[in-house]
Amino acid sequence: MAFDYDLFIIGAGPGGVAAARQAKTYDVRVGIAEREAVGGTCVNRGCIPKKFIVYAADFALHDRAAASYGWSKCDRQFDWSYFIASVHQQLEQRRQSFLNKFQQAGIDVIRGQATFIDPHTVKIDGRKVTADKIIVAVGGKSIKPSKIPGIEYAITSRQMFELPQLPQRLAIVGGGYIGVEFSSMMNAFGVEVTLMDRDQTILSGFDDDVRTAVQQGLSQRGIQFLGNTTAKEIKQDATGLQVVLEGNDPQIVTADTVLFATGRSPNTENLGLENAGVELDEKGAIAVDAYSRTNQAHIFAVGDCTNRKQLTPVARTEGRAVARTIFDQQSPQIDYTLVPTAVVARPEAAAVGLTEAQAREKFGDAVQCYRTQFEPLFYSMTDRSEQAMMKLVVDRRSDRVLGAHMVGENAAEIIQSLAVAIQKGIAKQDIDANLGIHPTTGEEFFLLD
Ligand SMILES: Cc1cc2nc3c(=O)[nH]c(=O)nc-3n(C[C@H](O)[C@H](O)[C@H](O)COP(=O)(O)OP(=O)(O)OC[C@H]3O[C@@H](n4cnc5c(N)ncnc54)[C@H](O)[C@@H]3O)c2cc1C
Ligand SMILES: NC(=O)c1ccc[n+]([C@@H]2O[C@H](COP(=O)([O-])OP(=O)(O)OC[C@H]3O[C@@H](n4cnc5c(N)ncnc54)[C@H](O)[C@@H]3O)[C@@H](O)[C@H]2O)c1
Repeated sequence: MAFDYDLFIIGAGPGGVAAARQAKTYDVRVGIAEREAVGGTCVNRGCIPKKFIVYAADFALHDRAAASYGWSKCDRQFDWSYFIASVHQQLEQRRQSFLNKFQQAGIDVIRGQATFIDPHTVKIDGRKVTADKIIVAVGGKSIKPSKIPGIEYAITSRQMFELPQLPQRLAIVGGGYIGVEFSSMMNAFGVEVTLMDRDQTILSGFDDDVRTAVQQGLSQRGIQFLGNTTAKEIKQDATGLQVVLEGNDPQIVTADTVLFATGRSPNTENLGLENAGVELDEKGAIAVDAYSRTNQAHIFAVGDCTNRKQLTPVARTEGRAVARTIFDQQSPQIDYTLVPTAVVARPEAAAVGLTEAQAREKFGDAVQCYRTQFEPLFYSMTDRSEQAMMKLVVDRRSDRVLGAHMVGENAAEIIQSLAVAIQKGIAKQDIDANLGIHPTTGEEFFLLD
């Protein structure tokens, strides 16, 4: 059968874009459908606008420290509406650049909602295309629990990038990546933040020392954290939104904005997966094998629509790997235990590899941890108390470093480099044998004993 495309991709987020670009290097016919903005969650309502807000918020934090370094105080105001409009202009340039690159590469972009008609046919707003191979890269969306009375008053991270003005009081339900990052950014702008999680501590999945250090750092900045707590109702009255809590400390928190950041779910509805015979897993994500192949041999799924790690580099790597599997007879597999990650909060957290708890489960008493906590040089000159935390998890028998964890300034940049070494199987004695760069925070990883 003659197909319109050798490869058709549904979704132009990081996973879909990476797959399209890689596939094009094999000189095959590639098409991609996108129902919203090219670039997906990451570019339009995730990593990139988030990082711009972090940069904006950092000015406020540095401004506070500047007086200790001899700078006179000045009365500067932050204009959120000017700033967020500039962010959206910047994002528009990025979208345009994506489209230009698609055009230059000869990748067809078809705008609209794509739905499977049969295993080889996809309909995009009335237009039908056929393809030999198909990659589903439809990503995910932030969800709000439907059963909470008044949930319509709450927003998700998507609307945080569209706020017409900053709230005075913000309540955040969910202390994962999104809740922690927004609590930190909004606090820097002077917003009164209450963060809550059904768990006792924020950032589940991270090493306990990271969780504690970030939580302490947020508290020191004035963010109120309520553990073992959730919202059971939201009511509106003349003073604002009343969030009725359930848990350790049942009370009512009054806020102007309520953000739900309790996880994201895959965009698998209205996709006609049943017409293609593609199966979902128990969580509603597309079920795939180690090569991102679905139960249909010619259909693959990558990124946040599968139940793996919801991170841009993961989606990109999966996308590229599938294109190589299809067109290059290479089948690269990804080691999900060694994916570096960061929480872009203040304090920042970053990690790669096993947490202490995961390592102990696997290697028992053979696990040895090296940990330090100290005040970074920058803060010794200021009246703010700030601590950095660094930790290496090591298998004592082989001396192999199993994980690295850090909280503090530039944690993401420092862990990024260490991740390469850990992936290559570096031993603790190799780290000890290396010289640090003085005076930096990162050099402390080379001085752990
Ligand atoms: C607030 C926030 C901050 C984040 N920060 C970071 C970060 O700092 N670092 C990091 O690594 N990750 C971050 N992430 C996660 C990251 O954005 C995602 O892991 C990544 O975007 C997943 O890429 P993807 O290609 O799988 O899906 P997406 O980026 O979601 O792209 C999927 C695309 O498919 C389109 N689509 C869906 N259904 C259809 C259909 N039927 N037809 C046509 N098109 C369709 C969507 O419109 C979308 O454009 C963040 C996420 C959020 C929400
Ligand atoms: N810097 C980054 O790389 C980055 C930033 C943002 C998002 N992301 C990705 O997006 C994903 C989704 O982010 P997220 O923060 O929405 O989810 P998450 O899974 O990181 O955290 C959700 C948090 O909500 C809590 N929770 C769940 N239900 C609750 C309830 N009813 N009441 C109170 N607390 C509740 C959980 O205990 C958890 O701590 C992340 O897992 C991550 O993969 C990455």
